[in-house]
Amino acid sequence: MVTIVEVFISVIIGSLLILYYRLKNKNNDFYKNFPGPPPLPIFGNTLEFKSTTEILDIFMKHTKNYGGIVKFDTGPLDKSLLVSDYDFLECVLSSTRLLNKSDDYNFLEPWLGTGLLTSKGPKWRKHRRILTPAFHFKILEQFIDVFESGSEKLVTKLEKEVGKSSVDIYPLVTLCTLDIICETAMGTKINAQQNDESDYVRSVKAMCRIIIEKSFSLIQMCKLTYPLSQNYYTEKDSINILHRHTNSVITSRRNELKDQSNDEKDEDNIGIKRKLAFLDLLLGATVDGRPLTQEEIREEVDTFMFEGHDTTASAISFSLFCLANHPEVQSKVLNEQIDLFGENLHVSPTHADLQGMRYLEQVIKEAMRMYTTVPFYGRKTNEPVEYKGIIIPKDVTINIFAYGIHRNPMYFPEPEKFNPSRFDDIDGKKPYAFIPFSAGPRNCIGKSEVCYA
Ligand code: HEM
Repeated sequence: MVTIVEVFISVIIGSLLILYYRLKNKNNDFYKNFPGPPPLPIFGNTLEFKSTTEILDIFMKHTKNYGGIVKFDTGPLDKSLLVSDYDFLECVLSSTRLLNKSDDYNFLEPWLGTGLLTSKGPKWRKHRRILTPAFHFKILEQFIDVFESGSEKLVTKLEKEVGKSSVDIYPLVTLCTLDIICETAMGTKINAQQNDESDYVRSVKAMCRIIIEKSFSLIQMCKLTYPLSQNYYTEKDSINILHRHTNSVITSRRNELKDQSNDEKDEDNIGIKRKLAFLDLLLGATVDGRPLTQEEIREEVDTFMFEGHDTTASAISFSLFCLANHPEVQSKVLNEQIDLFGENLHVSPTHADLQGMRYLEQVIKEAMRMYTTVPFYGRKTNEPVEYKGIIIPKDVTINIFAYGIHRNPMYFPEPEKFNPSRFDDIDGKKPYAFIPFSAGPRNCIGKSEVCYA
């Protein structure tokens, strides 16, 4: 005789199986258009991704085997696409309807909230409009002395390394970019290059590490099991320190502005015209007819601190690495500087001077092609979109594999060769083949600041 309890349990198990089957097969008609490595039951393809150092090689291997659009099973229920196909990239990146980030960005939210990098919909649109003027070259030019003093300190540190057989420049460059971004974004100095053990600097470093580690650990990914990991507690402490710091900078600048008369607002206490730091722009901005809240401002400042320092440090470090390994390129870069400034290289470059550094620009582009700072980034569809007669349904995760297309010989012949002059021929011809800053409406807002750094 079957009891009520047995019926109840059977109904629950049956419903769970139906739910599992539905979720597992969600969007299957779409995904079956694309090849991919065979998945294991339950784990899918996840067991392949054990460490951050192997991921690009694994992605490249599958791109070579399966082509520019590869399907992955990213867990028991989820699938995603890894895309380095030019036409598909153009479709996704140029679209004004495919603007939402993938779920991987949720890891950033405890620190960055929904700042520009992670926000969606109307909030993203409105904030992007407010923040864009901060990157006008006239604003950036005001900060040339900040870029200069930061890099002079870096050069002094590097001079101490001369004569050694090798030096890891990345940590040194990171402290330099942290100093620069802090002063340009918040208008305050943290002197990271003099003191890399301050609570703020330590917490930024810890968060950058934890964000990467979290995306590769099943225990840390899951909210229930995350407290079993030491990173959970380090993250909590670090975020407290970071939020407290940003909030106190915002509050004291807000009070300073309140105390100043209108005439004084543009001048600092020694009468020099004060630069309009990014924070000042946020404090003066309105959205829907109201000023931004403290939390909205903090989210944007923290987003710029995160997005602005690590990416730039990596691009600068790889550019220096390439220069160090190609002395002939190094002398061409130096000659270009001498042509512009003569033998006296201790001059402050203007925006117009930067336009004249054509070869240096090609060197940086080539370094960013070969060692793409943000090698992949994710989107998730929130409505159906058509691509070559196929409907991409809602809730599809698309990983844009910038590193993959940068190493595709169809667009970059002999892709393993460092050849800055290749940009003589290819610049602007295929805009979605060179995408270190992404492309389209959701591209990097800080792209122009990087030219100054
Ligand atoms: C070499 C340096 C840099 C590289 C390679 C880089 C790369 C990128 C990429 C690939 C994206 C798109 C990410 C995505 O779709 O999820 C992005 C977005 C963004 N970047 Fe950068 N970035 C750099 C420097 C900067 C700087 C200096 C800032 C700020 C000062 C900045 C602020 C941002 C912000 C706020 C976004 C989000 C834009 C939006 O979604 O509307 N980046 N960056």
